[in-house]
Amino acid sequence: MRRLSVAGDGRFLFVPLDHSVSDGPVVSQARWNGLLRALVDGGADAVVVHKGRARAIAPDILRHCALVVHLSAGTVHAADTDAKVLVGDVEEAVRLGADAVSVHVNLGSDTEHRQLGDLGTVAASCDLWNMPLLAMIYPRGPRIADPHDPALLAHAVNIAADLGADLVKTSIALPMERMAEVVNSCPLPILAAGGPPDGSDLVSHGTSLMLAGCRGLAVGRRIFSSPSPSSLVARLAAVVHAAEAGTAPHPSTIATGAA
Ligand SMILES: O=C(CO)COP(=O)(O)O
Ligand SMILES: N[C@@H](CC=O)C(=O)O
Repeated sequence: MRRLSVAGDGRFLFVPLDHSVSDGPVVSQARWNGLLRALVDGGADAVVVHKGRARAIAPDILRHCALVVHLSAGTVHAADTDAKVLVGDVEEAVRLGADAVSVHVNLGSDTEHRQLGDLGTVAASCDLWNMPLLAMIYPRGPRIADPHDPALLAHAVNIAADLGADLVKTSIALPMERMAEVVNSCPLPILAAGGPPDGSDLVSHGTSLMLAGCRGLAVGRRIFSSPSPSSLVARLAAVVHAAEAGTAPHPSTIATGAA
């Protein structure tokens, strides 16, 4: 867990690059290691990739940034785009030198039962190997009316805690101040996924989430499609890690409206 927060403050700026499985290539092969270097230079704590892609990362890059190997897959072309299957295991991640693994669960999807089973199975394996486990868990599926409902998000993140994850990445609550309720419901550090739904300023979005008590951010597209990923990562890293320095109020002051 210590290796997942390069700054050592228990706060996390992760850059998921698993979109190459779900949506298609993140950047051209020629730009791949340049992108990774930009993320490291900017101060990303970890990147999230699938097992084969991990082998395409120049080894020197991983001396400065943690590697999270994503074990779930599903694509936008599937009959059920909310379905995820396991495509790797913890032993493979250990052989790749991973610092953590991640598993995706869509709460409310038609295949929720299998995804929960996969999370439980991977958690048991993580326990055997002392491998940190990140659960990416979202209310997403035909029975989910509002994926930003704070009560649903609190349910989702607590499933991650109950099934043995060490960290949880989930969608934001709306209105965003209500993310504090999600944070306060759960014993695990919460990383808020993605950028602002309305495309507004990513750095102020990240600041609000850290003020609401999130322990980190997991931002993919907005970073890897930026003309300057390194400087954007640096600005986000400042927001994430400044919170430790005491510049952000304690989440309870947000929840009560004080300060
Ligand atoms: O967590 C994510 C993917 O795993 C979020 O990615 P985006 O920032 O691209 O929405
Ligand atoms: N983990 C994501 C992929 C990237 O956005 C998902 O499957 O939803």
